[in-house]
Amino acid sequence: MTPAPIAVALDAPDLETAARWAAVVTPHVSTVKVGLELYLRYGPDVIASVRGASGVQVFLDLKLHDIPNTVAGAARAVARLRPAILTVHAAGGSAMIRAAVEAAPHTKIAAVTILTSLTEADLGEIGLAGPADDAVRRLAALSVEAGATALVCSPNEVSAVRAEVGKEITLITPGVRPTGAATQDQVRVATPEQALADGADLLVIGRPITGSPDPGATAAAIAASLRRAG
Ligand SMILES: O=C(O)c1cc(=O)[nH]c(=O)n1[C@@H]1O[C@H](COP(=O)(O)O)[C@@H](O)[C@H]1O
Repeated sequence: MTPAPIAVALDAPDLETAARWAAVVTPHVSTVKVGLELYLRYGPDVIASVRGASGVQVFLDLKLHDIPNTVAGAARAVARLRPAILTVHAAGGSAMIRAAVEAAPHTKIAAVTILTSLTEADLGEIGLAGPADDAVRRLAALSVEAGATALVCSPNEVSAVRAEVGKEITLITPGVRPTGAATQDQVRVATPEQALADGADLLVIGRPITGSPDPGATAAAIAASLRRAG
């Protein structure tokens, strides 16, 4: 069976737990995501540990955000690990995004638009007053113009972003919660079925899978539900 278009966020406090989650979910999902918690604790070795024998696609979510020269150096430093996807913050601007794209030519650079944990009030506080949709579409357009081939946005904006950037760009949506699951610190959320129906290519799902009593079975159940919906 083809693995579901899900990136399981391996936000674990230790490498053993992350490698165990990766091993049990990889028959069911296309991708595992390594984020700041794991990478800052264990560094590059973490990639091989979670990739394991399955060779599952690894998404390295470092959300780089600095001046272009520094981001280029950081992207070059991790490009040798051959992650399938690497994140940068779109708010770093065009030159920064372009620097990442040029420094890691074999990795898909995904620009994070507006974090899924932010409300409209939060956006006002950081000087981006207005609907999240507007800021997300603006950042999506500039990121693609700068060479990003993937974008991260919430499922609530994914159809507007798809209309803005066309079908060649990979749209990645965190903020995904199966019906009835706790939203925790996520604000702009939707179900996996809705996110996919609205045009997402890859759903990032962490705690609803990794916090469940049986992460392998939960990943399999969500994957099956997506197949039924599709
Ligand atoms: O870039 C990301 O992956 C990301 C962007 C964003 O706007 N929101 C967001 O939640 N994420 C990541 O997606 C994952 C979501 O995890 P859960 O909330 O546990 O499903 C975390 O690893 C976040 O770091």
